[in-house]
Amino acid sequence: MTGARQDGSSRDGDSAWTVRGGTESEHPEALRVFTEALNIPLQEELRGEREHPVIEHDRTLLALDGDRIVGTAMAHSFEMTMPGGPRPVAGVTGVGVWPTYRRRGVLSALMRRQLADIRARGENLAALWASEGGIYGRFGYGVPFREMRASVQRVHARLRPDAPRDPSLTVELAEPAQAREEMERLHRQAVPTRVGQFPRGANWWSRMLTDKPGPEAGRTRVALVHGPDGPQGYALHRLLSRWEVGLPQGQVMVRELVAATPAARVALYEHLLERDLIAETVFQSLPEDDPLTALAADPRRVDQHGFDALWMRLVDVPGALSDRPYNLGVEVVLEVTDRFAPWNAGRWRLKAGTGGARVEATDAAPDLGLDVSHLGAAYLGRVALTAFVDAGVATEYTPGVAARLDTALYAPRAPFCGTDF
Ligand SMILES: CC(=O)SCCNC(=O)CCNC(=O)[C@H](O)C(C)(C)COP(=O)(O)OP(=O)(O)OC[C@H]1O[C@@H](n2cnc3c(N)ncnc32)[C@H](O)[C@@H]1OP(=O)(O)O
Repeated sequence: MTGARQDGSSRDGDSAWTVRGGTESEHPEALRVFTEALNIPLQEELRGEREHPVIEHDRTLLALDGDRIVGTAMAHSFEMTMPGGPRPVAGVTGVGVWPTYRRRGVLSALMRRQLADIRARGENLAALWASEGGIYGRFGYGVPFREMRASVQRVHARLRPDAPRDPSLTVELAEPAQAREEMERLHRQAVPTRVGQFPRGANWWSRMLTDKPGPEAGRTRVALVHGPDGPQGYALHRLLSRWEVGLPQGQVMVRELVAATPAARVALYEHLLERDLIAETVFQSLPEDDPLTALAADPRRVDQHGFDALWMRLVDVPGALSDRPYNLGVEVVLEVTDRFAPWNAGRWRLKAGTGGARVEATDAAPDLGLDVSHLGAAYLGRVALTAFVDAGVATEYTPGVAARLDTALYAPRAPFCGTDF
């Protein structure tokens, strides 16, 4: 158990680590610990934070050994599209433990404290991008969807003849600064259309559009689709030039593609796939059900690799489960285990229907026993609880109950985040 003290610090169970909130003046040292843990350059991070600050200092947690900072965990206050609409979500970030202190419970102490703080702020959900897949399951996070890296070789870069094409659309190239206002507008419009996205503030945009120094990093540019009523989509991308034995082997690296209509999307795809001197177009991150495959003349030639993007966690199980829509009526008693947020552990009766949901504590016999990380995975409606039952890590006491809950939670459109934080 975590014992809170009067100064706001806490000590984690039997461990020696004190965890307390950080201050702005401690931030450079916290960043030094974090960047050393991540093996990334401190100066670049400091410069980014100075020029386009996104850190909320009142959400920084420090783990201490005496006076020394040995671990960090931070969080952003996002308004993220969730099933049911925009919801407050803690965007966990900045997690690092000084390399000589690893595997001694520092992160465990930080996670316990952070979850309690998130709950105290009234946020039912937390999300993060994980540096490694083996870290966060034990802390109650699950993988609710995957994003796709898709690449298409130039020689196979053809869309179907019946792909929607609109001759009134034109594609123009622009510098990011010129196109920024239009990109911000189009992105704001796109945010509600897919679960997992959040509107970017000005500093998030500035960070995203700042080119990192590096020998191969081509300049970021924008392809903008113009229609009679103004821009209808954009693709943020870079061009990497390469030649091998006299043959052009360039790559188009697409960071983000946003289109307001199917025809605008097709115009962007065709522009990106058909650039001269290019051997390959790489879409670095697309939704799992992105239309690219449906539009490709030969879908097998779209080489796709899925990766886990956002991990989700129910910080408050009754709060989160009662604050989302359901496709059909379902009544189920869940027996939840949660090592790091003990207020979630126990039995919860979920009574949900198309008109709303209620969740209350109960002593009734459970229908389904599972870990809170399974609920995090299933919450966005794309990962089936049935799969965890099949795997033998969740227990179905009432036959068929997992499938019924899966149907109630199902979302037809794949979530997407697209903004790594
Ligand atoms: C949202 C983000 O910011 S993602 C960035 C995460 N940070 C990094 O990847 C930076 C490099 N790594 C680190 O700083 C540290 O190794 C951390 C933060 C991943 C782990 O910190 P530690 O203090 O070592 O974790 P802690 O000692 O509390 O470990 C708790 C448990 O997790 C396990 N664990 C910790 N890290 C990992 C890992 N990378 N892979 C698999 N298991 C892990 C431990 O073995 C331990 O298991 P146990 O409960 O069975 O004993």
